[in-house]
Amino acid sequence: MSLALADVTVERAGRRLVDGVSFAAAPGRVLAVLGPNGAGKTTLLAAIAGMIAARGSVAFDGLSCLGAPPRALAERRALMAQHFDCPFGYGVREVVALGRIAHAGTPRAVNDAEAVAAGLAAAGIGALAGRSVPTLSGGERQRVAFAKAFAQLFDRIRAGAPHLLLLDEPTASLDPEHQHRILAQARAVAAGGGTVVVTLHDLALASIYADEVLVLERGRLAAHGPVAATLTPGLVARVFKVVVGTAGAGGRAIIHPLPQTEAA
Ligand SMILES: Nc1ncnc2c1ncn2[C@@H]1O[C@H](COP(=O)(O)OP(=O)(O)OP(=O)(O)O)[C@@H](O)[C@H]1O
Repeated sequence: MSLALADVTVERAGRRLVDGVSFAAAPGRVLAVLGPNGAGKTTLLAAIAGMIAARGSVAFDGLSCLGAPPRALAERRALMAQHFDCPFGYGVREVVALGRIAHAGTPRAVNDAEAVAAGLAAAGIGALAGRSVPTLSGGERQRVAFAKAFAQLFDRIRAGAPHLLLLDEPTASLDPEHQHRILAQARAVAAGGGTVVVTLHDLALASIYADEVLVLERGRLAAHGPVAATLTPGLVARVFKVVVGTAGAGGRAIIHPLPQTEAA
């Protein structure tokens, strides 16, 4: 079951933050949403998640996500937000368990402990499980947020049932090892039948881990398609104002920065 957006538009204070965006994303694939600061990536993800008011339509797994009951949404899609604030002294395990709230009172609640353990393992934070979240570093907190999203979708991930994982700049605070770990986990979720949409600024990571890219420019869809065919040096220079090269590795065309003065 695909994720399908038709003419999704978000307006705030008379400005179109997302402007008529339409696309489909298939299960088993990772879609990277790219774009300069302020292009509308976070707003688009929040609209897909059904968390903000938007026009148009967003459909996933037979559900119309705009205005759907929160519990129905939470069963099948999880959003890892860009910023994860935890002002109170909650423990890591407790915060990851918050991902299970949508399953309370359902037969799935029997999976809660296993789901939390799986989330902690996926994010590589088992050793932090007993820590208080406000004492964690920024990157450690970001991994807690990934674990919570993973625990939320655990039942469907395990069953191979349709699930949508939305990750908003999940690697922004992570060291290189954990950037790759989290994006490898995202690929594993997709390989298990999930649909993964991830916003990224790092074009190299996008070219390594995404199957497709969608480029936003001032709220509009500037390009969408397979990574190598879409993320060309010309497109990158026009939209991102940087000069990049590509190098083949592992059967993929990896985007890498070039010295800007030399290449200009
Ligand atoms: N509630 C709001 N009211 C008015 N403008 C908003 C609101 N939320 C976001 N914006 C504006 O909408 C635009 C898109 O914001 P958004 O956070 O979606 O961008 P982004 O592509 O995720 O950016 P970044 O890469 O910097 O995280 C920005 O210009 C932002 O200032």
